[in-house]
Amino acid sequence: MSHHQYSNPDFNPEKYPRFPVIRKTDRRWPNAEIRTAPLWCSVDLRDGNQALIEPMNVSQKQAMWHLLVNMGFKEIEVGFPAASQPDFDFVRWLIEENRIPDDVTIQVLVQARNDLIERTYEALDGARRAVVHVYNSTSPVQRKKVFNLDKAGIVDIARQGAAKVQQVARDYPATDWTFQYSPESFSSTEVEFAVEVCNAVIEVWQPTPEKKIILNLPATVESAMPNVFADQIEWFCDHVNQRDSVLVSIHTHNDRGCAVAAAEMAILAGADRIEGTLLGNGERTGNMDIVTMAMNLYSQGIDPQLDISMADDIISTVEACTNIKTHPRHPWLGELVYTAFSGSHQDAIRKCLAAQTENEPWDIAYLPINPEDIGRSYQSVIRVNSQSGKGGASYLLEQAMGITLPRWVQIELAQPVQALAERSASELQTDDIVRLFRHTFMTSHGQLQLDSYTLEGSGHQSAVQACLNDGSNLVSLHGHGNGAISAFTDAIHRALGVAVQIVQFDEQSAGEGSDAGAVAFIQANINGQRYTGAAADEDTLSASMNAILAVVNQSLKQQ
Ligand SMILES: CC(=O)SCCNC(=O)CCNC(=O)[C@H](O)C(C)(C)COP(=O)(O)OP(=O)(O)OC[C@H]1O[C@@H](n2cnc3c(N)ncnc32)[C@H](O)[C@@H]1OP(=O)(O)O
Ligand SMILES: CC(C)C(=O)C(=O)O
Ligand SMILES: [Mg+2]
Repeated sequence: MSHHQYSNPDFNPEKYPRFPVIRKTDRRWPNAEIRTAPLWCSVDLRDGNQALIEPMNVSQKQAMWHLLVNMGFKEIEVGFPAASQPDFDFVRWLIEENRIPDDVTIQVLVQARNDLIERTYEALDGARRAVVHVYNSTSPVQRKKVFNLDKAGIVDIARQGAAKVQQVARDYPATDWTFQYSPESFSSTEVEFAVEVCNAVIEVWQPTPEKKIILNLPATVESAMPNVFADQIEWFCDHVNQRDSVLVSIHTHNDRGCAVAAAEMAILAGADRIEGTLLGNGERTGNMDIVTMAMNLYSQGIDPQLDISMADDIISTVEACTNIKTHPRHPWLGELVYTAFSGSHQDAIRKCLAAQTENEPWDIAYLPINPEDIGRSYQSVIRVNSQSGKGGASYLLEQAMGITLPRWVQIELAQPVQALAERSASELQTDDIVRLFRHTFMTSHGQLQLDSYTLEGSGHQSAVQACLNDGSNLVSLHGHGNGAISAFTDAIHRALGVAVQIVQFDEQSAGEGSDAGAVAFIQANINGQRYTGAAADEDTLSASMNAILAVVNQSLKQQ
């Protein structure tokens, strides 16, 4: 028997060479932990915008800006003003209309080209504070095929760009400038060379611990596992000059689906700052998603320094600005990410929620955070279809009616719910379940209901005088027994000839969401058949009597 080495006979292992790893012997980041939020910089209005089919118009940019400010971003890259008039005009609008809060700094991107740098400063004229972000690519493929330059030529572009940025800044002394440099495609660049280029920029800008520069290290195209990126960052931090005068910033893309993981590991490896976008819009597969990383921190008890509580506002604004829908399973914010349809998940969630007390740490199976923290209600947590079990329907019903279903009622409810879900082949809404519960277990109009009653005596000497109403006639009955309930079943037996043998009984005062004072549940045998009934009424005794009448009505209907 012959074995093919590859699953596809055309597979060519030489086509995509493996990414080189760094042979590190002093790796420290795997033992590090994240304990505080990094500095965040949103690049929605630049990297996010440049990747859209239709770049944002003025009002979309303004909506995105307001959202970012409201969420608490302190640094926002607002565009590439030398690239297009809309980008230029948006920066002018921010400055001239005084839209930048005191504690927010705008950032703009520019290539290391003199004319573009001059135009960039024109856009920023009058800003109180700004980050000027200059970049050039440093990877072997870009050196060779795009720039046709050797390493020295690339260092020269960076040095000249940095010098120009510094020189033109002097023409605008009223602004507090911060300089940022990105060796674009850092993660595909030899780390030694990335450090060499950055050291050349440091030499030009002469930062100090008091006046730091930002060195932004992008995974422009994510091409290796996040641990490899972390090694690159740790190596960079260990070897770059004047580390105490540099903020190391990270800018990851999501080509392999690990942009957030890479950014997190880069923080472990010594980085200070993260650039990314809301929900991960950006070139190709997107930029790293700041919302996900912030929620990862939040769910570990670390203040993310960003407000994610208005999740639905974030989603609707991002969608309106990008014309890209949010996947319903998007981490943390997607419409379905706190929803359990399946029975065993619902059962566990319901039990854990019932056991959770207010002041203890959140500990709910399948729910890493309380969805209410981001504005999601219980309806989004448990949804019922044919994959669901008794817990799901019970939970929705309990929330809607403000009651707690005894286990034996849950079991009885499960069967008609399952039948309805299978019949409809779709999701059941809470209203459907409430209607089904009422129809199956409660007395409906025209059936026997308690009109009035008097109870005499107590304990073994109880006697009940009751009047029933079937919608048109009144029926009087009386009976006695060793308690109010047995006196009432005795009265029913005498008047209607129905022998009710109670098997299960539960009464409770109704909670919030119910307009009745009490609810009662009965399971009874009548003529060898088992019936389950429920009723809500002003007090527990009348609720109990009506629950008994519910099973009586069911048996009469069957006759
Ligand atoms: C990874 C990133 O996201 S980087 C940001 C990318 N964003 C954008 O490009 C969006 C906005 N850009 C634009 O609108 C345009 O690129 C402009 C207006 C800025 C410039 O347009 P053009 O002048 O046509 O130049 P273009 O961007 O095509 O670049 C080509 C030239 O610039 C050079 N170049 C490209 N990037 C850089 C850089 N960062 N620094 C210096 N030179 C650069 C190229 O080598 C090429 O040179 P050549 O003409 O001698 O071959
Ligand atoms: C401009 C740089 C930082 C960039 O967007 C990238 O390399 O992805
Ligand atoms: Mg980018």
